[in-house]
Amino acid sequence: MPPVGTANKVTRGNPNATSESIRYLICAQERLNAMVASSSVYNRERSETSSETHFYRTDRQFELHNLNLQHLSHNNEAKTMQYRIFLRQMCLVLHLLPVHGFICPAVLCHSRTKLPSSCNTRQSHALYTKASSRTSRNGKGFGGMHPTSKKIRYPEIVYDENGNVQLSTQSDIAGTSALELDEHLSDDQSLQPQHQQQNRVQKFISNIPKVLSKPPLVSATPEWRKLQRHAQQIKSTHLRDLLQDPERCDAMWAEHDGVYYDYSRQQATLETMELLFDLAERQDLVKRIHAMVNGEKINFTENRAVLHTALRASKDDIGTVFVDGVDAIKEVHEVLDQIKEFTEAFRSGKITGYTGKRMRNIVSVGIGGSYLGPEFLAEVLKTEEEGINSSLGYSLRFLANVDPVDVERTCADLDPEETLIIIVSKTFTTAETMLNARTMRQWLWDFMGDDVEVVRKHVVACSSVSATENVKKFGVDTEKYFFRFWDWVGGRYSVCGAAGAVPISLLYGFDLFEKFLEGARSMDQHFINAPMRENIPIIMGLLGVWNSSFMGYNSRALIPYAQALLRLPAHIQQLDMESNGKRISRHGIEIDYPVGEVDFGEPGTNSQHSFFQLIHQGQTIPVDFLGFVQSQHDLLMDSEQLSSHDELMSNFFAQPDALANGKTAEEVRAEGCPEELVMHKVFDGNRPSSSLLFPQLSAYVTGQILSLYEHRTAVQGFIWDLNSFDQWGVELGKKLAVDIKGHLLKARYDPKRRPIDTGSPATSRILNYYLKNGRDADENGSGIKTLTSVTRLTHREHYPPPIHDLGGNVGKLS
Ligand SMILES: O=P(O)(O)OC[C@H]1O[C@](O)(CO)[C@@H](O)[C@@H]1O
Repeated sequence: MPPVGTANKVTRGNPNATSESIRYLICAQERLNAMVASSSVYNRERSETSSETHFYRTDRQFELHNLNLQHLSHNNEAKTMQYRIFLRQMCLVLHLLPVHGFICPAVLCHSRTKLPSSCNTRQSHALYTKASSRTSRNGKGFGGMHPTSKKIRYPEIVYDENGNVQLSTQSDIAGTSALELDEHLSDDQSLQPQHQQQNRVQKFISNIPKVLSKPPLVSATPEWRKLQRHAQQIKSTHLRDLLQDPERCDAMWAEHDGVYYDYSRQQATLETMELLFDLAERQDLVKRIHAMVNGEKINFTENRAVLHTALRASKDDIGTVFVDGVDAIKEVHEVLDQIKEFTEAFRSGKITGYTGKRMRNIVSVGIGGSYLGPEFLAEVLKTEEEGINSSLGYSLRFLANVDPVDVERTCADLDPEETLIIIVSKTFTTAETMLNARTMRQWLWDFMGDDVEVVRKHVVACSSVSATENVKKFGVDTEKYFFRFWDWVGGRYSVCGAAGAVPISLLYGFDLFEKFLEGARSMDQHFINAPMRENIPIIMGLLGVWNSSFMGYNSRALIPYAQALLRLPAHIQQLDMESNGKRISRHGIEIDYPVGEVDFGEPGTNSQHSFFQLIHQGQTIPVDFLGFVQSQHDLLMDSEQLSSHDELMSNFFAQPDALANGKTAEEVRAEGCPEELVMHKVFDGNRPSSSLLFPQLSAYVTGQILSLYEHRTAVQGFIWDLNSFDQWGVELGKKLAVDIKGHLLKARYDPKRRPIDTGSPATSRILNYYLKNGRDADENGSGIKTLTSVTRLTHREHYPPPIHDLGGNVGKLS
């Protein structure tokens, strides 16, 4: 029940309106919006001068004017009638529009007359007015209070964070939900349907699926529209000129804990930023961030919380975040303690392999998020001072691809007796990972026999609690060799959990992994607490939205000037593209604005000699440049004046300016370029980028970088109204692969060798081609070679000769 004051307001403010009617209207409006959004025939246009929305057919033969909730008036009888007319006309239009092409809404309300298809706007308007005045109770029709009249105070429909309808603060029934209105007005007899037609409307409305009771798309908000108009202005401004404005450049940077972010080379002004912050307010960004970090189930399609921030929360925060009554941070620290203990036992030799040998090789088997994050981190630490020392004597490899060649490349020269296999799979069902896991188990068995203890001593699992039974069935010792994570950690967000903690700690020691967590925590705190205008991930996310949805750039590059970050772009690619590569809003409506960039990248300067040609003179692709004040290993040779790191960083500083300023024809001519080459050497410039400068690439800074990009993705998803935390898009391909496997299995063992028929001629043809050529190439004709051992050669045969002379054929694989 609403507070008494609210109830009074409701009845006083809107004595003749029904809550049901309001709901009808809301449903109707949404239905229309959805229809327009999903149709190429109908179009919607918001008037620049008034708050009207016009719906019209693109062939211009028919227009529906004024179908806007803002025309709902609420304080006299005539206006209520106007409201009812709108209600009815909308319902009927909605009902009939898909069936009949050209209907005048007002006429339909009352006479159900169809307009001839040739009816123009003026005629339809005339009919509309006539019909409206015929039905007005006081006989005056709309008279002086035409729906667009400025004198009328219109309530506005707004939505709370759960998507429930509220009426805006500007209205007399502010803060009252449709449900509350129902409670207060349901016994008002004057509000009951008065004639048959209304009954019909009511019936129709009650059949509108619930899914239609959803807020409109963010693209329909005034904040979005303003940004769209603003983008037109910005497109006619050159970055070269924007960069001349000292006030602007002095304002467009932010700093946190040694991380310096310069976004002055974005095609944006201070006004752009304010408009983006307005959009963030409209989308309740801060509220949504808090909902995420506090464990609300914002991944609603899977009914899960999204708590990767809990993976790096401090012990002091135990007792602050609960999921289904379970203390999430406490659980996290239990697992971290378990990993720490296991790591110490492994690295001290307390834990040995089946044959009693010390284990020094680690093979991490996993794919997607269970591989890319840990691999990127392992690469960074390889050249980190502490990492170099702590990993001495150990090796870590990743096996991700189900391609058997990846198996061969991973373990051919390893000694199984000294190797620990980590199976990283949240679900423990991913086809590629499970086949690779079975393959590695076979590899262990091949060398040590298939005693159950072989698996218990050489295989550990990092998986979700719900997969415990499958882990056990695989043969893993679930008491000691199982490190769990939770369904509130998405695979691509799992590097801070066991997925990253186990392989990284075993190779580099737990302490170094902890530093990585600390760095991520520092950036999390900044993200959660810093005001929007100083908040680096928020600004990065908003600029991502700006570039993608308003400036029309649908790709972006990530260029770390640090070779140790060579696998960062691949990780961010999965993180972002799997998160925001969507087309349905969180309210279940198809979106009508561009979202989700194509992310790619390579370290600088390698990338400069690869795809930078396209970035400079081809398409416009916003770039993030990552640089470091100090190198992990600088080099200054006697013969050189500048260190190698300075050489590298000169490129880091030069590229953003080259992209922004470009080079004019005059400048090219001034250099004495032959006229016929001038145009080839012109650079348009006006290409946006941001620069992030960090102290030195360490475990801590890597944590900061990871957190920055995870939160950038979340911010964009929140603004775009996406669920960034599910990944249904990967399911169809998986399912079809299962079907194909079925066909292959049948065909491989079919003695009559009948061709495959999948039902799709193209698929059948290519499959049969594959089979035929595979079979023909194979000596026994079945197309399958039975392999008894996993690798062609044993690790011993692969080892280089004891003397380090690889000349001639010695040590060459046969
Ligand atoms: O950890 P799992 O369950 O094996 O999943 C591996 C990967 O597969 C996906 O589900 C889809 O490719 C990713 O999101 C995930 O990181």
